[in-house]
Amino acid sequence: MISDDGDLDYLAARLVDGKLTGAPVESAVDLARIEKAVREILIAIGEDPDRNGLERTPARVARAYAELFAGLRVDPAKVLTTTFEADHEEFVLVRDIEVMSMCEHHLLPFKGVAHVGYIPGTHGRITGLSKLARLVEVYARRPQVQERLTSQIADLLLERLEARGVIVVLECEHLCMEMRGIRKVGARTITSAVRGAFQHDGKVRAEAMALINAR
Ligand SMILES: Nc1nc2c(ncn2[C@@H]2O[C@H](COP(=O)(O)OP(=O)(O)OP(=O)(O)O)[C@@H](O)[C@H]2O)c(=O)[nH]1
Ligand SMILES: [Zn+2]
Repeated sequence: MISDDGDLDYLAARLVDGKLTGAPVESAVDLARIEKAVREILIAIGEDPDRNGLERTPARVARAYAELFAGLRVDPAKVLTTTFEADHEEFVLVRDIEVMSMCEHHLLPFKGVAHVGYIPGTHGRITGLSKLARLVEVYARRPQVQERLTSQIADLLLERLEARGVIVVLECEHLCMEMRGIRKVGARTITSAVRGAFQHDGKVRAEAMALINAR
């Protein structure tokens, strides 16, 4: 754990000349090891890793991976440390939060949008709207599958806010289905996680889905 506030920029700022500075050894990304592995991959595909243009690629990829997987070293609960008491007990929804993640099967990106909504509990709390997007970011910057990403966001919100209900919907395109394999460009995967009132009450869920889908 090297960030106190769940801020991923904190990690990026610690990258100096390709090395994570000031981070506890056990939590730092092993940039040298990634570099070595990428060099091996270049050789394995029949490239010359020492040719002009590829020389610095292993180091670049290592830095890119440190950034793409920075969420592994951030405690998502820290994102929700600032909460407020409020007498608002109605639906709160942040729609169209950009999501970019890496599929854990192929280490290729998937990207799209997240819609995150909740109903505060009677004794529950509300949180800053930006924190919902930060939570998406922390869980997305890890090797992921879309289903787990969706439920992790929902579960933490339910627990930390003691919410009456949480609904999370993700709509993403997976490059592993577009660039390779089945090669279906534009296929969108929609996943949802509903908790509490959204799970038990079809009418509440239908109203939320109508707001999520309203354009
Ligand atoms: N459920 C789920 N599957 C995913 C996700 N991202 C990628 N996949 C799928 O993971 C599966 C891995 O299947 P495998 O048969 O082990 O791998 P593969 O031979 O590369 O599969 P193909 O993509 O069908 O060529 C593929 O069907 C991918 O489409 C995700 O977020 N959720
Ligand atoms: Zn994949």
